[in-house]
This record gives sequence, structure tokens and C-alpha cells, in this order.
Amino acid sequence: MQVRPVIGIPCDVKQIGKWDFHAVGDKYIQAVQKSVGDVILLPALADQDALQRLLPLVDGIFLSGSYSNIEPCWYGGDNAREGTLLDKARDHTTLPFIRKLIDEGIPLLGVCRGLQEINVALGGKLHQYVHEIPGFLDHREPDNQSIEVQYADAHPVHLHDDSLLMLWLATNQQQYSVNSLHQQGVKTLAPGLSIEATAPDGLIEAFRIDAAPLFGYAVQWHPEWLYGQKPLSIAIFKAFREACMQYKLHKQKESF
Ligand SMILES: N[C@@H](CCC(=O)O)C(=O)O
Ligand SMILES: NCCCC(=O)O
Repeated sequence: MQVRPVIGIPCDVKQIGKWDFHAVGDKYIQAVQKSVGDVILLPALADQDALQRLLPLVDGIFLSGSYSNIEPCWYGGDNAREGTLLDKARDHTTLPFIRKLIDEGIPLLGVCRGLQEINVALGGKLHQYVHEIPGFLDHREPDNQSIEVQYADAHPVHLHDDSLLMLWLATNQQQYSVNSLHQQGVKTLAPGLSIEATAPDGLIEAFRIDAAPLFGYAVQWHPEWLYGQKPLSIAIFKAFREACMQYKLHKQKESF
């Protein structure tokens, strides 16, 4: 039987009717299951003891994107405007968990909200409405358009000279187009994070976690979309998979 890493994905909590549901978007599950390893969904119970007990089961953690925003109190931001979609359960699950993951050396990949969570968890701050700031692009997806239009490439990103991504791509091409479906973005980068890519307006689009021994990476765009076709997605998920396999083998050696 093929040996595959196990990848934990913390859930969002969404209200459907009278009830709360713990859920992860299918496109994340498909991309991780097909490109990285076997997915297990982690309920957003905000129970750090339970997460600690589950950690031995996983070889990597994937923080997905979400329509919800991180509650601004986590980074000293102004109160969220009336009607902002928040997900306090997810905040209380992932934000305290992230530093633990890095300390334990567990490979960690964040996408969009996941990037924002890593930045906030390590002490960074967010712009809540990037499109309202003079000089910044509007990074939101176009309203009332098909999914294909909304997840289409929207702007270039510039890979930094020392970026891991250029290493993974094994190329000296530094400009790529990515999709863009977010209204928030990095305002101050947390200590211990290094910029990997930026948008034309200077907004940080990817960073690496310096202290992560095997893999700590996050992107503001959505690599799960057409994950098997986009060179950036293929490179990111391949590097994540290899790191998770390395972590799995390391754990097996330690346990004998
Ligand atoms: N809701 C956050 C994250 C978006 C996402 O994860 O797709 C934002 O708009 O910036
Ligand atoms: N910014 C909305 C996109 C959410 C998602 O693709 O999960």
C-alpha cells in the first residue's frame, strides 16, 4: 500500500439554518488529497488540548481560505464593520495552534485566510479593506461572475530573488499571474516571516516561516484552484508533500 502523509485541515464554522456546521471547501480537500496526502478535517472546537492530542495523527497542517475574516481584536485592528463575516471558532482554533505547529516542526501551508492567520498568530497586522487604501489594487474577486471568472488570474506577482518558490520552480522566471479573491492583506509582517512574493502594489502575496525546520509557507492567492495545471500550485504542493513525507518518516524513526 502506498505510504502517504496525513494532512489536517481545520474547519470553518458556518451557520446553515438553525445549526452550526464544521466545514472545509471541497476544492481544498481535492487539491490536498490529490497532491499532498490523505486529508483529515479538524473540527474548529477551539480546544487546544484536543488539537494537541490529535497532532500525532498528522504529518502536516493546511490552513484553507475562507469568506470569513479574522476578528480584528487578534491584531489590535479597528472593530469589524457591521455585517462582516467572522468565524470566531476558527480564529480560536487556528491562531493559538499555529505557534505550536511551528515549535513542533510540523509542516504548515496557509492559503489566503491561512496566510493572514499565520501573520496574525506570529504578531503581524492586517489591512481590513485593501481596496480602500490609495495606491493599492482591488484584490477582491469580481461580484456576480462565474467561478471560472472569479478564480481566473487577476494580477502578477513578483517572486523575490531569494524565494524558495523560485528554487522549487527551478527557474529564473520571477513574474507569474495569480488569482485574487481577498479584501484583507498583510499590513505589518510578523517577525520571523520572510517575503517570498509581492503584488505590483507592494502587497505581500507569499511568505515563508523562517523558523519552520521542514516547511512553513503561505500564499495570499488560491493555489488549490486548477492545482494540477498551474506551475506555482504544482511546485508549492510538491514541496509541501515532500516535507510532510519527511516529517512522517522522522516520526516513524523516533518511535522505534
Ligand atoms: N476573507 C479574507 C480571506 C479570503 C480568502 O481566504 O479567500 C479576505 O477577504 O481577505
Ligand atoms: N475570498 C473568498 C474565497 C473563499 C474560498 O475560495 O475559500
